[in-house]
Amino acid sequence: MIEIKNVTKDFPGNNKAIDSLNLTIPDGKIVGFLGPNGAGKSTTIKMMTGILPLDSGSITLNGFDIEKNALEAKRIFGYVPDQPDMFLRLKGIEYLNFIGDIFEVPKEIRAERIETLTKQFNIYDALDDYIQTFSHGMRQKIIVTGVLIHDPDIWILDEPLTGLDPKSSYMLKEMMRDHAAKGNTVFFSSHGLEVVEQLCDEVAIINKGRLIFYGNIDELRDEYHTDQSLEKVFLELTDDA
Ligand SMILES: Nc1ncnc2c1ncn2[C@@H]1O[C@H](COP(=O)(O)OP(=O)(O)OP(=O)(O)O)[C@@H](O)[C@H]1O
Repeated sequence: MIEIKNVTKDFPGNNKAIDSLNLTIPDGKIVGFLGPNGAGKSTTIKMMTGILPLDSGSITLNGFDIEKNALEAKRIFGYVPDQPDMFLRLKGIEYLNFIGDIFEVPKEIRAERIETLTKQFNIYDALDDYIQTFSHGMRQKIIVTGVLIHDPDIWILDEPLTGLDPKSSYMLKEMMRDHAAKGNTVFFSSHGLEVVEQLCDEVAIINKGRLIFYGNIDELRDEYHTDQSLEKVFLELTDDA
């Protein structure tokens, strides 16, 4: 479970990029995080993962405060950033072993997971190449593999499906479903409203740093007295004109 309480974040020239945000992401569900460009999705995710400090409020992951118990909190989540352009000077296999070392994944389990996952994602043959030479989708897949190797309880994914080919996208969605079905937490941001409608149990919608809706899609339709698609409701909700 992730609990975001009264979180605020200002940037120079952009006060209240995140404005008194309260949000609880329960276990056992896939929760989609929606909002227009600049709404505050990545900023929220970066605060959840300890990349950006909070100005005020608190965020806990399975009870561990991301600022006060940073190491314990960081052990229990896996994060896929929106820009997978990291560790470009490492070979694919070096990156995966680096992650395995950090999270102390036993060598045999690690080897088995690396082989299975990279074969499923069709990047097994590229493991001896530098990540620099990988396409966007391949970089995305090596980072997703890194998350899956240490098998964290909580998955936090920032636009994870962007750039994935249909087979990999399908596989990742299945993995998200399995992970949530085992009682774990899966939270991901997306601009793909159809994917969210198809995959998520709940949605959180943010606009201008404020949470404007949390619930399931039927509740969203009930609240706005409509049987329209998520796309239409979303566009109406976030229309600032
Ligand atoms: N480092 C920064 N310095 C100044 N302003 C920032 C910084 N990072 C984000 N912002 C601002 O905070 C607001 C929220 O940005 P954020 O990247 O969280 O939005 P987003 O919902 O993830 O958008 P997108 O869908 O385009 O990725 C925006 O107004 C953005 O310009």
